[in-house]
Amino acid sequence: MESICPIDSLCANEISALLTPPSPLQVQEYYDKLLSARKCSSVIVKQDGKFGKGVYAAMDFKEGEFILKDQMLVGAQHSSNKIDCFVCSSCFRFIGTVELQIGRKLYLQELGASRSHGCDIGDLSNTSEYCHEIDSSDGEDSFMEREENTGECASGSSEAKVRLPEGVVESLMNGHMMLPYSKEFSLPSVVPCPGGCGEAYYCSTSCAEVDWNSSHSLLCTGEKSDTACREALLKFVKHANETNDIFLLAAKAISFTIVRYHNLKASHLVEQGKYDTSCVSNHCDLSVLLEAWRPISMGHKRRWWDCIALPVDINSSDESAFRMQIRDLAFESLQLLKRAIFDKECEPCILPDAKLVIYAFIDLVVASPVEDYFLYIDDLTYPEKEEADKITKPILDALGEDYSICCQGTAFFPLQSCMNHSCCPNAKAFKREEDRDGQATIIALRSICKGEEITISYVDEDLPFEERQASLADYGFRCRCPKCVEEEP
Ligand SMILES: C[S@@+](CC[C@H](N)C(=O)[O-])C[C@H]1O[C@@H](n2cnc3c(N)ncnc32)[C@H](O)[C@@H]1O
Repeated sequence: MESICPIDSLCANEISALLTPPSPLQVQEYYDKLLSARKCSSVIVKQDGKFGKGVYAAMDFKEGEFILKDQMLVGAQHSSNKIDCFVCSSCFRFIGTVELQIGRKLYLQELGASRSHGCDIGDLSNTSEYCHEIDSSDGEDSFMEREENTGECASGSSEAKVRLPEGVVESLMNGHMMLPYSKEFSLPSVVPCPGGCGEAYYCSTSCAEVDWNSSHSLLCTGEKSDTACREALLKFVKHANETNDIFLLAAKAISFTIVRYHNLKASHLVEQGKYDTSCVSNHCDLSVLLEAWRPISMGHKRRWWDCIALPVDINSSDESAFRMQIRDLAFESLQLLKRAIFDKECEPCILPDAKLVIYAFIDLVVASPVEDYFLYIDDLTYPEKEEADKITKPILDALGEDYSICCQGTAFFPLQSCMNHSCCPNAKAFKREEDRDGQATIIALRSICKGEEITISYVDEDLPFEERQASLADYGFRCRCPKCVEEEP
């Protein structure tokens, strides 16, 4: 099948350099530096040759003890989840107030129900650009929609919900209505994107700054951005939302690399005493590009279209056609992105071969304060509960069963993605009461001795042997942990 976006032969060497896995020495240096920069002395990353790299305890841990927090490198909330949860675009903490979370969701729910196009949510937060359109214009689902589309906006489901009296939703959203005991659940104030896009919001100016400097400066569609770029970006986002929102995360990874490249190049020039950058060549400096790409390359596996699990509704005899189709889809997405953020020096990392590797992406989850709020109300005793219920019960009925949806997305966690799987793991990713953002927290499931490998389970380890292996096939490997070796028939 002809590629929509053939690889530019001029960049072939650079692309091949970007796709070459880092050497064991580079991997070791990278993780030693990362752990030291994070002042994390509880673990080390090393490569023992059995399953590649792994994470090892640098001290003893007791059962239930905190091992580490892993800050994501890039992450994105699922498009469909943006309707249910209003979170910081950088750390994924819930923002605003419990009332705003509820009012906004109800508003969008109503809008979804009143429009045959599901979740086109209009101007409220401009998130319509991020939303899957359920009724695509040609009426056909793509493979990717069938495979990945969690899809329907949860809030826009056809389930009949009880409507609130007119004006209540608006009062919740604009802060005129306070719910009983909501002060117990205070959230950070909403900080809009400094570029004025109305799509990204933050929990603090520092989060806004981190996101801007990491990738959003290239992906912002605000008024300050160039009109042509803005239109190209909007087309790219629309395509991603209609096909697969993983492209939005890939765009963040590419933008992260481009921004890093220019920062690294500038600091190298300063080190060399060349303060006047106007006369510096704008040719790609491959060694700098490789350095900029390094953090992403640590999660590099195979190309996305080669390793994505075959959807259940695709016959295995159609597998190659399926892979060609998603590869072409990826090329299409990339062409759109290239128009929006084209950068001559970083061209090799915007080409499809370099972009569409899979980065050991892991689910990102943050619990909803709305759930905590209603649980709190439920736990009140008479007469406080009766009083509170008069106000909260109609709201809960209007929200329906999905009142407690958590923030969901996908992210690349550099340390968690080094943790090997075991069907008898000694640790797990676990959100404690205080873990209110998108960082991953790892907790010991039993006592762990210094030097022992820290393992987590990628699947339900209580399943029978064959079912565990079948689930792990989706991750592209056959488990050889001690439990599986023992149970192997
Ligand atoms: C998320 S990565 C873990 C880090 C990985 N070892 C590395 O070098 O990047 C998962 C990969 O590690 C290997 N792996 C992890 N646990 C394994 C196990 N129990 N049995 C066999 N291979 C395993 C597989 O190749 C799997 O695709």
